[in-house]
Amino acid sequence: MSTTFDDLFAQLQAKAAAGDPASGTVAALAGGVHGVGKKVVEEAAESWMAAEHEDGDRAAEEISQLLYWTQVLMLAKGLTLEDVYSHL
Ligand SMILES: N=c1c2ncn([C@@H]3O[C@H](COP(=O)(O)OP(=O)(O)OP(=O)(O)O)[C@@H](O)[C@H]3O)c2ncn1[C@@H]1O[C@H](COP(=O)(O)O)[C@@H](O)[C@H]1O
Repeated sequence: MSTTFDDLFAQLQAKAAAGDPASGTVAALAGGVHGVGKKVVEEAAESWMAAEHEDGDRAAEEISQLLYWTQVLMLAKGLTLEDVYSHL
């Protein structure tokens, strides 16, 4: 079964709270908003390029990474899903 946006955010929140040393998310958060923000921009560009020049599956893969890094940025900034959803 696929992971949903909300499921992934709950998983990342738990890893951050536990400080799991094996977690790439925890390591990324230690770098702060600046480094995480750069990954968001990188994945946004890769998503755009995949959508322009590659097939749907490749575009979906890049977009999944953009969603992941967007969630990491939310955690780095101390935001919850509700903080963001309230603007939708
Ligand atoms: N969904 C993701 C996910 N998507 C993207 N990424 C990260 O984003 C990177 C993608 O960057 P690139 O496209 O540049 O690929 P790369 O060249 O391999 O990576 P870099 O050399 O640039 O770091 C991946 O290497 C991962 O580090 C993710 N890392 C983790 N998850 C999920 O998040 C959850 C927690 O993971 P951990 O915190 O690692 O336990 C798990 O369910 C994971 O499946």
